[in-house]
Amino acid sequence: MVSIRGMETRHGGGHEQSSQEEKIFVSVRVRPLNEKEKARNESSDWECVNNTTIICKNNLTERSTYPSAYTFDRVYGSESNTRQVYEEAAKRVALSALNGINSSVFAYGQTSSGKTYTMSGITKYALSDIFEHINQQNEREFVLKFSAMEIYNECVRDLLGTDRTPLRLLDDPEKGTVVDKLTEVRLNSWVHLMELLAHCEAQRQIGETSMNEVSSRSHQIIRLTIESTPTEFSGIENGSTLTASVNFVDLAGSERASQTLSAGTRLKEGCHINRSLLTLGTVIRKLSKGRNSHVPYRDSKLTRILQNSLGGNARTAIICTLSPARVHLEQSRNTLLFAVCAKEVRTSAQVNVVMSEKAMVKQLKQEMARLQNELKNMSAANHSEAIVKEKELQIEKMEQEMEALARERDLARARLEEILRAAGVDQNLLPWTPSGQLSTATSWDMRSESDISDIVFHNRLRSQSSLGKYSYPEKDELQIPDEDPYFFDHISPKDFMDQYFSPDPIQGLEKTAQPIESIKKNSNDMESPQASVASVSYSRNPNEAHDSMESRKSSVTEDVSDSRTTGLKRSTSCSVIIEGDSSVSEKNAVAESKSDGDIKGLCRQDSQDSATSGDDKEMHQSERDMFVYDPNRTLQKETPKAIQAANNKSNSDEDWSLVFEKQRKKIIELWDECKIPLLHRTYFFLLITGGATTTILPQADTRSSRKWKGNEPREGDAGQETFRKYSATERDELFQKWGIDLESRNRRVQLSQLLWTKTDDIEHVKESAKIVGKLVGLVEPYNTPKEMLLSFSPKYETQSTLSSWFPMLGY
Ligand SMILES: Nc1ncnc2c1ncn2[C@@H]1O[C@H](COP(=O)(O)OP(=O)(O)OP(=O)(O)O)[C@@H](O)[C@H]1O
Repeated sequence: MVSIRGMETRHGGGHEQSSQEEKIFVSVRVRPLNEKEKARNESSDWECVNNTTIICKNNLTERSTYPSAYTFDRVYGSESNTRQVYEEAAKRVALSALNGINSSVFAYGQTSSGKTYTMSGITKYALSDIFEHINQQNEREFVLKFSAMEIYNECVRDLLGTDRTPLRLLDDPEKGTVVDKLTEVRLNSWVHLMELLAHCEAQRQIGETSMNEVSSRSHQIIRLTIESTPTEFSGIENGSTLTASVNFVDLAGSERASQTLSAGTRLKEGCHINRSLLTLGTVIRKLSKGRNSHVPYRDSKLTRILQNSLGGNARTAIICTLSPARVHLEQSRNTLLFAVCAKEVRTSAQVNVVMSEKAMVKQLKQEMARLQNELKNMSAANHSEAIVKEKELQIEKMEQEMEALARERDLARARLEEILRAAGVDQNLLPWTPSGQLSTATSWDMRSESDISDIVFHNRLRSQSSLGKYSYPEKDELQIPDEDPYFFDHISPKDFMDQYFSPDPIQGLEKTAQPIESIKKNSNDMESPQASVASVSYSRNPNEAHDSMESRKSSVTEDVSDSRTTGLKRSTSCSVIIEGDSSVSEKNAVAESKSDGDIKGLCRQDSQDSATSGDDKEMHQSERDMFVYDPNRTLQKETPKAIQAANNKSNSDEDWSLVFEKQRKKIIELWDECKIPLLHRTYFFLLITGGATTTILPQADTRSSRKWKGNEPREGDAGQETFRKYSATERDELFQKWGIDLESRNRRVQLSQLLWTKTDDIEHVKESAKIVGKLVGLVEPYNTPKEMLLSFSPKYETQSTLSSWFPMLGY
């Protein structure tokens, strides 16, 4: 990470954010008395004494213990109009999305207090302002996408789709909770937008209660996503894109069955509404006290979906609506109590910029030039040595950043070459010199500017229709949804691999480093089965294999804590080990033990190590449990027979192709069963070429074992080593900063284990999925591996033309 003019920038991912903590903007609006209330001679209990303070007149006469005055960012009496409420209490927040900041405006209050009345006006005013802004902007190009959903009786429904089946909520490591298969429509005009809004209005669940003839029986979320690119960079590779969504949330109102006189369906709806609002209230209350305690976002669909708007990466405005009549006094006080807590909640408004690699390199270069200039001026002005040194360090950092980009580019190229090789495409068609002939220099300065344009192969997939004779499919042809994060610029191949294939990029590797360290210390000839490690290196030159970038580590550890109580045990890891032929220059390492006694010895040493390590002492128990090693289990006992048999044969090149075919069939069956996405399959097969020396079976590999015993650090160790320098607290802080909570750390490690162990047998995978579900205590436990894997990778169910390139992927 480097800091560029106060912004945090992640290279390679091309995703830039600058964040600022701020409080939720809270306002209160009191509606006028309605005809019925007037007929009953009700009077209003509330008065706005200025534009920020509202008082309860009743308190003064009653000598109530409740507060009589409440102060908020803005308060509006019955004479106010929605335009004014929008201008002062919602506009700034709603229009933030134009600047790349996610935002939410929502209305909260009891039934019939005026939420829909207020929100429908605000939504239209905001959308109109957004359109007007876009029309006036010539310097940027905009893409608008519209979606709408409702939560009715705790089911999420698509208001634009034709299918009324409930939608699932999924956890996306980048975006947080996402609604699976929610229709997103690209807007083409204002009229189009109005049509969609009218459609949503017609679709929404509305029912008559004694308090409101048109009572909303669901929570409604209307979402507009705005992407904008500077006009000069509208070509895909050069630019940076601002992207953010604005949510307009019209909540259903809390209600008393006695007041609404509801029964049957209405009563059931009311129960769901009240329950989810109760959770929303709890979430707000907990957040108002700081983020240290557990916040039960997952207790309702509403709070899961709104998680980002409540204390997350968004700018938020809440308008609390009150019914003025005395009969509603208690409900109004509750609403104000909610508003008081909401006032204390902080969110971090972030600018979301997705940058292409080329744009990042350009920006880094400009920044370096600026710094170098500053440095020159400083030297001339005889500035202190310390300041000059600091500038020099900054420049050095920039250089490292650019080199890292160059390395990622090379890695991406290596992968693309692999894809082409697997597809039997002529390597000479590549726009760069194929592997083995590249210059070893990686600095951008040594390369021409045009060289930068082909950094990331997924950029190519999106933007280039042909390379020589070979046709790349356009994105549409690939049927990859627009929001697909894996094909966006902001995720680099390395990040992708780390996130979706290996254990948690840091935590997982770090934990698995323990046995490796023990092995280094304790054994010259053997390695522990719990430390099965597959490592693949890419290199331009076969001789450079050991020095080239490490692309992946995977470790399969054993026996999760729950197995003690459930009686379930993970079977021995099936080490997925890849020994590429030398021209492919993939190297691997297999860890395998020789005897039980040795395993126990290593295990003891392991636990001694962790007992003496300060960091490990501070490690969360749940994390530690995940890596508990069961000394009673042996590799031989639990390795499936078929694999053992194949293993015995695997030394023979003659049998290999048969074994490989068998294994491949099995894996494909398993993938089908688990609906493993095409992209995962692709990467997997990039690593397993099917060459004579490739094996997916557990076996000792003397050459790669040697790698673990050498003293020289390998490139892949660098991140791990660096990370190990941090204390547990510092690591936790880092994770927090990266938005990776403990649950997702655990889940990612477990998922990767599942992905790797899947090559054993389907029963084992099913068992693992159950254990994983229990282990991470998911609110919606996954009953089958398919369910679990789908929740992690929902977007690749569609068939794509890519599959025709790779028949071996089994699609
Ligand atoms: N500020 C206002 N000025 C005039 N009329 C209003 C105002 N606010 C609400 N109303 C009227 O009050 C009635 C109830 O309003 P609305 O349907 O917006 O309430 P709600 O809070 O959304 O209720 P529910 O939770 O039951 O859906 C409507 O007839 C609406 O027109």
